[in-house]
Amino acid sequence: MQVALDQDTISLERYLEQLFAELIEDGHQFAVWRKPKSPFLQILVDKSGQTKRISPQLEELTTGFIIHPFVDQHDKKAYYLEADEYIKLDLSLPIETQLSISKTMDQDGKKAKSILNQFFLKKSSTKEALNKNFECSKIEFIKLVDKGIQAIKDGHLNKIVPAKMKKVALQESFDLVQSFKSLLNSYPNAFINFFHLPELGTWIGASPEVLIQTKGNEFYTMSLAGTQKALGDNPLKNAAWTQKEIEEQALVSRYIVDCFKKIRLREYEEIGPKTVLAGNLLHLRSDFKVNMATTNFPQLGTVMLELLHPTSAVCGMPRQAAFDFLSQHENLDRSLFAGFIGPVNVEGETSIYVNLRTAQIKNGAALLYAGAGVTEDSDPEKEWEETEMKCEIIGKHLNLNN
Ligand SMILES: C=C(O[C@H]1C=CC=C(C(=O)O)[C@@H]1O)C(=O)O
Repeated sequence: MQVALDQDTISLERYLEQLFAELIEDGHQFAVWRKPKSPFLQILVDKSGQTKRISPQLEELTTGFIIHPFVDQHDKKAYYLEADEYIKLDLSLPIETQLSISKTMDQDGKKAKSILNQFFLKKSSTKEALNKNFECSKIEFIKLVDKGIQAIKDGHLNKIVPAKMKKVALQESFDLVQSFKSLLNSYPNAFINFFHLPELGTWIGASPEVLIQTKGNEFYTMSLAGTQKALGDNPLKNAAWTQKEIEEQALVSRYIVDCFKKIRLREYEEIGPKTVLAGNLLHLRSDFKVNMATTNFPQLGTVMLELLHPTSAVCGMPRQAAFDFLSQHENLDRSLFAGFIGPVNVEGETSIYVNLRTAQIKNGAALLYAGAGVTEDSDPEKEWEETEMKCEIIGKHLNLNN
């Protein structure tokens, strides 16, 4: 369902601008998200002033929002925002009927806008210089893909997912809330997210990939891989996949099935692969469902989170060899890119997504991240183009200086 933000756009924008400006000024940590196909915008605020790190025993956690980087820290802990405040807005209804908007609300939004602009456009020369080291040129990326293909041919790997970071300056006219709204309207099937933690920074994204989801007794995960541009009037119907892409996705599915085998879980439903739309890209996706009651696996969410991350959709296969390859050859601090994020135990549901199609807003710039699944038959030039298209999914909504 496409959520239209038409008549009541003004008040929603003003509300979000003022809320974000106040929370950032007060140094609070917060996360805002809209799940795929949902009409609800959910906002969770942690006012403790402390950066909390927890062991992801999902079933035991209070309502919150989890954030884990790509790299496992030695203690395997994740960052966690606890819900001191939780707001749920129905985007299909006028905002003023759902909230008592205070009289002190800055009606034209100028003050809030200026607070946000000052915060996001200010530059810090030292940090900027550090980030520059991780920017990746086309030549460097193609060399990395070539190395990956060679490692596959030599039998060390089956699949590898090299990634890059692209840094683009924000324009003076950058408008965070407009960008966020634009993502909401453009990507109804994605997990639209924006989160800010003084210690971890500010991120905005539209993830197409569920890592794990639990609701009642149902556990869900997916294998997502293979990418092509969505073309024509009916892109889902007209898509044709190459052997390379079919294998690439099959490896991700096999990885999930291997995880189930490891814990001796035999009863699961596998549906697919089918072609799905993510922005203007198409992917192949298989869905996996387990009934946690009949299989007697009440902690399946926690167990699978530990086994799945990082999946072969963002790292490669075999997992450890692929991870070691990336540590050695990929000159990139992935930071939170390809980690996982999402609400935990919010209204009885946990929905954790792979942090893809994302950007960090920092020092007057957007750091856009993207990776591409490489197999023996990959064409390095095409893999580069794929990462460019993936960066555009967020980049084109940020009003960037190209
Ligand atoms: C690594 C990314 O996408 C993954 C998810 C879907 C398709 C992918 C691919 O075709 O390479 C990637 O495995 C990314 O968006 O940066």
